[in-house]
Amino acid sequence: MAETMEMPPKEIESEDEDDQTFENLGLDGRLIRALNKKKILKPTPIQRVAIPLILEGKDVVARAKTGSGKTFAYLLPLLQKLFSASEESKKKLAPSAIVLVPTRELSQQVYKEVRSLIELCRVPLKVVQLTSKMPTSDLRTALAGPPEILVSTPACVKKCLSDGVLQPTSIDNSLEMLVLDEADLLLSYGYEEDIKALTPHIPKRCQSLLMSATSSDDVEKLKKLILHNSYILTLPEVGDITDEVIPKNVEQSWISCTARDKLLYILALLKLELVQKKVLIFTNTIDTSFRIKLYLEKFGIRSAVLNSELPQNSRIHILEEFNAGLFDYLIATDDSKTKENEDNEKKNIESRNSKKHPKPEADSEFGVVRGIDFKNVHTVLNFDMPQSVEGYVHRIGRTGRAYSTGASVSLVSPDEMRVFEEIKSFLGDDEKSDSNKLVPFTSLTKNAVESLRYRAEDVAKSVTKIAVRESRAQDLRNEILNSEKLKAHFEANQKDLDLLKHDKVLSKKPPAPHLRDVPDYLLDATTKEASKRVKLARAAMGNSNPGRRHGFKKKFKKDKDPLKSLSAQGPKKGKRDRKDGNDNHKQKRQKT
Ligand SMILES: Nc1ncnc2c1ncn2[C@@H]1O[C@H](COP(=O)(O)OP(=O)(O)OP(=O)(O)O)[C@@H](O)[C@H]1O
Repeated sequence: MAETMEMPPKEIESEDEDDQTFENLGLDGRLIRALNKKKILKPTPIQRVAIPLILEGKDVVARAKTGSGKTFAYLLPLLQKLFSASEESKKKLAPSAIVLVPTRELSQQVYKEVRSLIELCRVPLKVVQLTSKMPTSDLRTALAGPPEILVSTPACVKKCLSDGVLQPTSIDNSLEMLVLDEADLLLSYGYEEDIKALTPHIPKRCQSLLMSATSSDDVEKLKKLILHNSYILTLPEVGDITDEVIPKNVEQSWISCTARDKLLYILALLKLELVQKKVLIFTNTIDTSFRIKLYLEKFGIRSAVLNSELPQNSRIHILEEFNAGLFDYLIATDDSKTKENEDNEKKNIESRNSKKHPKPEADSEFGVVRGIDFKNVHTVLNFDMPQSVEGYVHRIGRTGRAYSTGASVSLVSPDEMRVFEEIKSFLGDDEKSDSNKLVPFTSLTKNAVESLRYRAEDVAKSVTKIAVRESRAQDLRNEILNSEKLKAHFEANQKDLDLLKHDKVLSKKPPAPHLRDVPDYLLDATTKEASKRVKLARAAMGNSNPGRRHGFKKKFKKDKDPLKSLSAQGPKKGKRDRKDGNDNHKQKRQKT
């Protein structure tokens, strides 16, 4: 029977944060040097507590807020243990460590982090990232050796077991560490049966780690399924209950408006520069994201969209570009699956299902929000409110990561009041100044909004359903074509990240000058002042260089520019590529 020991917050608090170093935690010098190269100098609270316990061999259930550094909290001790065991692991027939995550995006993210640490430490460890879309022969090749670390989803591990690529006895003999990252999400992504296929083969000596941002019945269920050892240490974060999940350094605000006025409000927030860049905008449906993109374009604001129907290469590339700072606005469609969303998506797919258009299918393992480490997002904008408190927590957690600050603005229409009230009551109404609170957004006055109304409504009318549908289909076609070429190009040129412009303009006409620039006389004193504050803050953060794009273009070598050879609509290549693209899409819906 597993014994649970809650670590009292006081014990964590009593450590003087500034005195804590990675050296104090007993971390290997190579890892510390690798971290320093990444400019990571002192451990976060969860790392301070989790690393020594994991090094001691304890099973750990770590629950800590989003962006608190949970990935390094388990990766660093995991690698350290494998450093000392690298000779022994050569005799093994299966990986020594398996890291399971709910989505392919996350698996890619964790894999890259492990690889980079291994490279910086110059140790002979091998890590592979597998997806269940890979043919059995490729899985077999990747696992031959075997690698010391496997990063994957539970569905893929089950596939490896059922295809005989991984032998239960080999796992039993080899597995030393099992990590369930984003454990609170694994079951909701439908992996229960996949995990159950693995559990009988996990040896008793295997150290298991469960990392999660929120606590839930699912985490409890997983604890019972996975953990064998006699100590389970649950590590709550310092502070009150809400601080456990939403970082204190995120200012949360909201605006009450009708559903119809949301476009007007988002325009006002972005055009009047009342929110700090980079901005991640969340919608609940893909059509809404295209509607916003087209609408903002008319005012000269470029953005990119990210959603589950895009090919995987494009999604990864969009994330990489956004993280590299190549564009400032990303409109992401949340991966929350409500019946209504699914029905809407189905209808849209059917209506676009003609010979002219490729068949988009949502990728069931796509995860925009959950656990993805978007870099330097300052503002999260909820255009649509999330479906649940949990969704809200994960969305807001894309900003204020590690030691950075962030802000969120939620646009709340009357029919979203129920979930809004739930979120508010979860956050608590207490008046403590440092507690998480959702406060009205005051930088935008009614006058400023009204001054934009006339032109905003005029433009909104021009963004028709047909225009949205066509843009969505066009964008998807382009991404499918580019995705294939990107894949080939990146195989040859691993370092070229900034090749395709995902924030490209979809409408054919450039924005009209009177829409692109807001005349000064339209702004009132409060809004002007708020906008000035945002600009000053941006300048102070060294983030005010509008010429970034040009600098990038100058550096860009023509002969390396795949856009010279990548033509999304090239008439000759189009046919063949479209076929490829469709094939690519036929594979969708299968689990990773
Ligand atoms: N000790 C540290 N100092 C500074 N930055 C850090 C430190 N540890 C991790 N980071 C950075 O903080 C960011 C967030 O880390 P990570 O993705 O591990 O958070 P998380 O707790 O897993 O969040 P989520 O629950 O949203 O997945 C990453 O960019 C990571 O590189």
